[in-house]
Parts: sequence; C-alpha cells; structure tokens
Amino acid sequence: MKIAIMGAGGIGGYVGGRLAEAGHEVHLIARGAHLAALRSDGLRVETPDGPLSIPDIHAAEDPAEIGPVDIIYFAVKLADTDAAAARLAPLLGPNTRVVTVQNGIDSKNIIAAHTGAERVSAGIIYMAANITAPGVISFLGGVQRMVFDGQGGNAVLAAFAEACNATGHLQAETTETPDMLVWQKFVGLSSFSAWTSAARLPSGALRTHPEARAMFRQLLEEAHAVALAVGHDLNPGVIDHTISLIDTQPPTMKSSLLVDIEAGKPNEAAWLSGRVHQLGQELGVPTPGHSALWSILAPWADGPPGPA
Ligand SMILES: NC(=O)C1=CN([C@@H]2O[C@H](COP(=O)(O)OP(=O)(O)OC[C@H]3O[C@@H](n4cnc5c(N)ncnc54)[C@H](OP(=O)(O)O)[C@@H]3O)[C@@H](O)[C@H]2O)C=CC1
Ligand SMILES: CC(C)(CO)C(=O)C(=O)O
Repeated sequence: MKIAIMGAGGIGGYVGGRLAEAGHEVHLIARGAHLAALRSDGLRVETPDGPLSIPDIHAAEDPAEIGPVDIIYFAVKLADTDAAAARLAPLLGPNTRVVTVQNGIDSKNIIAAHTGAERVSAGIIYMAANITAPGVISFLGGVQRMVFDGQGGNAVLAAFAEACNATGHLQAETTETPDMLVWQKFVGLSSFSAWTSAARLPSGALRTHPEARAMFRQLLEEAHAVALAVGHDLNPGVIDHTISLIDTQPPTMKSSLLVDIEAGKPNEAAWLSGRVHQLGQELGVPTPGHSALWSILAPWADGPPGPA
C-alpha cells in the first residue's frame, strides 16, 4: 500500500517504520530537525527486541511531494491537528482514507472539516512510544494494538488492518462501533494521564498507594458520568477494566502526557482532563477530581510556565 504518515513521532514513526519494514511504500511527513535527520540518516526505531533501521525511508515536509495515497495515518498531537489536516489535500485520491488513533474525542471532527467525514476513520491505539532524538523513535515494549472504524467493510481500511497485522508486530482490527471505543479510551486516559501527570509519577508508585488508588477510581467515575451525560451509554465495567489494565502493565508505565511534561513540551491535558472538566461544567456533572487536577496541569499545557 502507499501510506503517508502525517506526524512521524512516537506513534506515527513506529507504525510507519513497521509498515516500511514490511515492504509498503511509506512516506513520513515531518519537520525541523527530525525531518533533517530522517533525510540524512533514515529512521531508527529502538525496541526491546533490538533496533529497526530504515536508512532510505521517504521523508517529506510538503504533502505535494508525495501525491495521492491509499492511507493517511494521522498522528500529530491534538493541538497540531487543525493545521496538519489543512495540508492533506494533495494526499487525497478518490478512495483515500484517513486513519486517526489520536487520543481524546475531538480529532475526527477537526480532520473531517478539511477532508469530509466519509474519509475519516477514527479509533484508538494502545502502545507507548516517543521521539528520543531527531530521527529516533523509542518503543518501550508491550502492547501495540489499534482498532479503527471499518466504515461498513471499506476495502482500503480492511487492507490497511491486514497490512498492519502482516508486519507481525502491529495488531489492528476494524470496528463498526468506533465512538464507543474512543469514549472508553477517553474515560480511561483522561483519568490515567491526569493522575500520573499531576503526581509526576509512573503508575507503579501510584497504584500501590491507597489514597492515590482511590483518586484514580474517582477520576474514572467522573469521566464515566460525563460520557453518560453526553449520551454514550458506556458500561460501568470500563472503570474496573481500566484499573485492572493499569495493574497488569509494567510499573514504569507513564502516560504520553507525563512524558511530554517531563520533556518540557506542550501537552494534551486540555483535550483530556481539561475536556472532562469543561464538559462537566457544561452538562452540570460534578467533576471535582478532574477539575482540581486540570487546574494543576493547565499552567503546563503550552510547555513549562515562564518565570513569575
Ligand atoms: N506517544 C504515545 O505513546 C501515544 C500517543 N497517542 C496519541 O497519538 C497522537 C500522536 O502522539 P505522539 O506520537 O506521542 O506525538 P509526537 O509529538 O511524538 O509526534 C508528532 C509529530 O508530528 C509532528 N508534526 C506536528 N505537526 C506537523 C506538521 N504540520 N507537519 C509535519 N509534522 C508535524 C511533530 O513535530 P514537532 O515535534 O516539531 O511538533 C512530531 O514530530 C497524539 O494524539 C497522542 O495522544 C496515543 C497513544 C499512545
Ligand atoms: C496510556 C497509553 C500509553 C496507552 O496507550 C496512552 O494512550 C497514552 O499515554 O497516550
């Protein structure tokens, strides 16, 4: 398949690298020092099973250099979504689909405003990866699973899921109920990311602490109540499911939000815990835990606060 990766960071760089390794025509869209390194030295992905190196990966800044593709795998941070989606036109052919597994509940609508809703397949990804140096992605190991909208058996999306599975690393499936999955992840991740980021601690140090553990459940309950108020009839089992998921992951696990804060980067808190707080206010659903943690995280949303 011909695949463009819009945003070749932790997620996009890893997924693009695996698909290129499997022989697909993958074009990474990047910028700045990362683009320069991709062009001069290629892509390097560090994994617990050893490094993956693709010296001749295609890397471009301008989508017009690439032309129409089968799949646009859309993986910029949420704050960059509108600007990046506005640049997709040269990549669109008659059957092109845009797969977004970005966190939060907003990316589908933002992208659709530029491409038309029929092209956008939204979903979720469970994996942890980040850029550790220009041209270098680090995958920490563990789960690497994505699920995205199959749009009633769309052939391009089905072929993309098959291509991912055939890498022997990525696990992909399509679903006909993507909103349910996106909201389930939103409930879990808005809570997990605020919990780990406000404490500046990985999950292991929090999940064994009784008060911190109780706060995680409270955050999940609040986000679940917001989802119900919006009209997403999520099973309350999502709360225990998320807790047991976190309990079975390595104790060193951090949210991508905490990784960004520690790296001094802008972060997605406004789209996660901040969004739970905002929806709670609008819908009259109490969210005291999220509101408190969002007030702690908000000054860091655009990067480290300046001097007082
Ligand atoms: N990382 C993770 O473990 C997980 C992330 N996610 C979600 O996946 C999405 C992507 O996250 P992640 O991979 O961490 O993000 P990264 O910040 O690692 O990568 C995004 C990349 O996109 C680049 N970019 C942004 N805008 C443009 C543009 N207009 N043109 C070219 N390049 C651009 C960024 O460049 P620059 O650095 O210059 O801004 C950066 O290199 C997010 O929504 C995140 O929540 C979901 C699950 C886990
Ligand atoms: C918790 C995790 C790593 C699960 O994929 C995630 O989605 C994130 O931190 O953004």
